[in-house]
Amino acid sequence: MGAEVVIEGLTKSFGRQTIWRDVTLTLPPGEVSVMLGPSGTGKSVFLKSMIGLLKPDRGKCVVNGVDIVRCSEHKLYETRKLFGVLFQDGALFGSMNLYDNVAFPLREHTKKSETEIRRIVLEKLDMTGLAGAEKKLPGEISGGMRKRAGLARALVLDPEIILVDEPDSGLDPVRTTYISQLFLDVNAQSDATFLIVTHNINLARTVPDNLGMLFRKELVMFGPREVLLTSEEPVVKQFLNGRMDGPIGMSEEKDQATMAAEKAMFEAGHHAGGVEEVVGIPPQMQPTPGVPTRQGAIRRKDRVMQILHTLPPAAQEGIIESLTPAEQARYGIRPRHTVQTGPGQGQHQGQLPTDRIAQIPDAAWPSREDDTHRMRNQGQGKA
Ligand SMILES: Nc1ncnc2c1ncn2[C@@H]1O[C@H](COP(=O)(O)OP(=O)(O)OP(=O)(O)O)[C@@H](O)[C@H]1O
Repeated sequence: MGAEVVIEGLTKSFGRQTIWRDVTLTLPPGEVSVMLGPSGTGKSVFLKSMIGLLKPDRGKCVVNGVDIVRCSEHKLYETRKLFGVLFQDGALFGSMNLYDNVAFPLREHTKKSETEIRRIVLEKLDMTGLAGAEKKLPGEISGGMRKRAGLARALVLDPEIILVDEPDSGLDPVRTTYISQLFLDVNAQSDATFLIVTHNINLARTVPDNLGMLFRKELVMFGPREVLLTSEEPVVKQFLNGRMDGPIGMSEEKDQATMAAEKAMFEAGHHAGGVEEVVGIPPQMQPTPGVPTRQGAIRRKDRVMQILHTLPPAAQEGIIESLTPAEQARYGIRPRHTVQTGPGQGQHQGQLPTDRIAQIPDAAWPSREDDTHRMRNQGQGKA
């Protein structure tokens, strides 16, 4: 199983410029999380801080009991081996063919024989759809292939945590979906913990188990995907719909006067961009048929059902709707047809009343000592 990453009060500045402050969240082991944020909000800085390439000013980032913000150089070197990182451009060595690029971490960090290295490299190239491309140079292949080669290289040391920086940059929407599928397949095969930073709305809507968003130098929210996808928070709604009307402006945040002027313009009929407002929770992408079931997704279901009562009603409803009848029975969720609803009660047909939406028998749950911490982080991010 992948490692849990616990981040508490993390703050990063460059000189007098604060990039983000007081970021607190937990990446659950083996789950896929996505961090969204407008350009320049410090998503890449966040990834680099997690692996100790940048040093935060305050806070903790704890992996397997090691706080990488404060640990010794030796511990940092050892802990970094738990991470596989896919940088935006694949970060391949231009003069090495794909085989040698992918073999590089094994030759650098292990004492494995060339026979063993060959077995691992060919396995990872095959896993990422690059079998037969070993002899190609990075300059001879497409952007999508370079990203997949970067992923193959990130996988050779069997990382427990995989960090991905803007996998969609330079890729068309179809190739972006293919690489998203690959992430879910790799997650199913390895059970590694994933954090993907992106501003791609499709990816954010359909790939992760958990979603977070950075804006105004803070973590706006972090939690189960259903929380952000049903959020009424203006910045989250605006971002997920890719529209101009909302707090996010051309460079970053709009002032009140700009907001008011733009609001009048949109009310007068100016197109705010984006398609019609997208609402609701689309189904999550699944591993390719034949690939093992995602263990992270199974654990996630239990975890989310345990914190269900802490989540906003719309998110609870989305989670309950995603359960099969057998799962509803297992979690003690009452079937919808027994719910009394009617006009004038502020509910739509079939919606559970707020006070009953999360009636889950406590006895059904194994006790977990660390739940208090998780619930604190995963209800509303910085709650
Ligand atoms: N080494 C550095 N020294 C000083 N400032 C930096 C450094 N690295 C990043 N920054 C600044 O930090 C801010 C956040 O940059 P970052 O690249 O993390 O944003 P991002 O959210 O990943 O943006 P994008 O989506 O456009 O890639 C920017 O203002 C950038 O100029």
